[in-house]
Amino acid sequence: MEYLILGIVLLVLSVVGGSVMFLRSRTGRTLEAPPRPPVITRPSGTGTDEAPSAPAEHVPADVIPVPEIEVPPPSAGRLQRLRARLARSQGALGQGLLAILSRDSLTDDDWDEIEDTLITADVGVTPARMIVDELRTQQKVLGKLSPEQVKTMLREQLLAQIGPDLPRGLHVQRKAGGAPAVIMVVGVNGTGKTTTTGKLARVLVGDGLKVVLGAADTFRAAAAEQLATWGERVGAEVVRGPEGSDPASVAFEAVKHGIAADADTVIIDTAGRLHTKTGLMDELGKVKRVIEKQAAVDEVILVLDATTGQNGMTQARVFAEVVNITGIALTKLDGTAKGGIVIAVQRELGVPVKLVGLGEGPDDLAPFDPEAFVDAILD
Ligand SMILES: Nc1nc2c(ncn2[C@@H]2O[C@H](COP(=O)(O)OP(=O)(O)OP(=O)(O)O)[C@@H](O)[C@H]2O)c(=O)[nH]1
Repeated sequence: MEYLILGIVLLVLSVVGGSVMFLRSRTGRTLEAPPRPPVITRPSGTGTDEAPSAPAEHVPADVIPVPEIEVPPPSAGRLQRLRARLARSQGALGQGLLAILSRDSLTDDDWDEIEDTLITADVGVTPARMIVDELRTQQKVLGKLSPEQVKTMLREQLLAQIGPDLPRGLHVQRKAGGAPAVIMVVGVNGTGKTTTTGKLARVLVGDGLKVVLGAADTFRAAAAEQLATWGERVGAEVVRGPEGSDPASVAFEAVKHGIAADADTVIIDTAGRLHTKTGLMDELGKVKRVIEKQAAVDEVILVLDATTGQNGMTQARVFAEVVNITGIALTKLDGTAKGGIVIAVQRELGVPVKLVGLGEGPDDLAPFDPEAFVDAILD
């Protein structure tokens, strides 16, 4: 009898134990990660440069990120929105000039001070002299001016040097035949090239355009990664190749995909880390030539760091000799009081500043608007 009871107890225990283990294993299976969907930043079949795809990782289901597509603000009025930031960095220049110009009687020393203030703000020697000469003539004719008149006069002179009528619009709309507009972004690494490419994609998506990005800066793997993140946030596809692959091939695939995907604009981020002008010329020239087998390049935007002053100008000159630059994106204007670089660089290169970067935030890039810029300086 005792053996019979012991047998029954053992039987019950084994059944209960088995059930618990079954439940555990079931619980374990439900927690087991489903295969992670591949992060598609590059369309399939992008030619021989395509890297072998990474094996699917297993991650807990509850940490799989759900990509949330952001809707960035449109381009119109961006600079006005960033005006406070511009006034913060450039306001001292305007206030300094207004203070001197408002003195009772202006001596030669005062005029020299005005010229020095402009040169210190990177306006450039010749434009600074032109501004001073013009202000001086007007002041002689008009005599003692009210603060309002001083402001108006200075505003006019700064605007005249910036060139309110230069063509600053970006060619971002499809071409007549339906192919996407192609923008190449060039510049030295560290100037904010990749960031500007990503921010520009946001500006265009904000304006309702379909954008494809090409990560042709294959020199640094992180640059492609960075661009992929920018693209994912606004739903722009990013075509990229393995680190060190041929940038021209990536650019080609990006434009090809842009055409196939019926995109409005393809933006190509290029590498600038080349030590010789010949190397740079070879690479950028090749990228452009290869792109143009499929669609014309509509814009070549040179990204320039406003905080680098004369160094930046030297770089700008080299790039201008190598490629036909159609516009300048001046970054990090929030980090320098030397906003006069807008005048100097346009004069040097003969192309307009089309975009300005005013911070590290995703929407801190704005189409350049001369009037809003001067008003922020003089506020
Ligand atoms: N304050 C400020 N920082 C900026 C601006 N634009 C870019 N940056 C910062 O500049 C740094 C360099 O930017 P990147 O876009 O990585 O520069 P890059 O020229 O592409 O360099 P690589 O990625 O190495 O090719 C980053 O920390 C950006 O956040 C700007 O307008 N203002």
